[in-house]
Amino acid sequence: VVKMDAQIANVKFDGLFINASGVHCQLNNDLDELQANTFVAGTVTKSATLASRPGNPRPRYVDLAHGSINSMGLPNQGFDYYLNYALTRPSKPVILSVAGLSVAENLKMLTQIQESSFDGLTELNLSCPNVIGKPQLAYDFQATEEILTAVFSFFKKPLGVKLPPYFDLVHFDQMAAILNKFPLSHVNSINSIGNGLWVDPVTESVVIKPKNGFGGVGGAYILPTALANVRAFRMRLNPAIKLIGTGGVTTGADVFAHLLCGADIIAVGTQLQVEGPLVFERLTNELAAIMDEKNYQDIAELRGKLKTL
Ligand SMILES: O=C1NC(=O)NC(C(=O)O)N1
Repeated sequence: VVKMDAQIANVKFDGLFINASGVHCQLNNDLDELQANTFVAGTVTKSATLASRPGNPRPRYVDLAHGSINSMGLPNQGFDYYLNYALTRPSKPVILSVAGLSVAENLKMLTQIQESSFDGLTELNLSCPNVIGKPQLAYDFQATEEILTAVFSFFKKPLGVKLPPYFDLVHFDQMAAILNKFPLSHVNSINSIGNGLWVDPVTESVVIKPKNGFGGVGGAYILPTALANVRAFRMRLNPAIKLIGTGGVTTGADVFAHLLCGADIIAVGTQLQVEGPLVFERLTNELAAIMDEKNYQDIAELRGKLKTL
């Protein structure tokens, strides 16, 4: 049997897999079902805003041939709901995801976490592409440095950030230089590729209602971008900043690729949405088969060991 575990800050994960925030995590019973799954090591909550939100008009999520497109618009039960879940129910780690609609709202939620008895990981989502009129904050480097400076002036518990994909090596350099200034527990890379567009040739129309059809793309389409971002940040970030690799995982080989790029933990979004929680057993078995074939006993032997030519 292959040893698969990881640690982020003071939190031990007895396995590799978590859900991607937003998928199978909006309600208590969604989270409980993942918590009860042998092949799930931890759960991330739906990114919370202070007040509950209905989200964008439907249709707002569509499965595509090789992935998905979504403009959910941060539908969630409100911050208190997820803090209560994190404080009362988990047998496995719960990562609390927050995505305030303003800096002030983020600071307010993080202050409540700081003052609570929650001792797990918090993740600041700086990359939601679907709140109408709001930019993906992590594409504004100055604003990102400003909010992290404000946060770390009072937040002393483990904190990570959820990043959008970057597509320029200079942007990796600039973003990593900013992130390395802060005692982050982890970086979760990537969020969906923002503002894609899908056209249905039969109806000659877009397929989601919000934003005239523009939405975040997930699934197999985004694997090369996800691998590039995980690798680029692994090569640039302080080793103390761990990596959650998110994006494009549909098979054990994709998991193996994310691990070679440097991921400590693997998050599954679109494929979890499509296949349901059984996906985690399949990915575990497929990864174990690859590792057996290559005679690896422990993930630590291959993590981050991607070769170049
Ligand atoms: O950060 C997010 N990423 C997405 O792809 N969609 C959700 C959302 O729209 O709520 N948020």
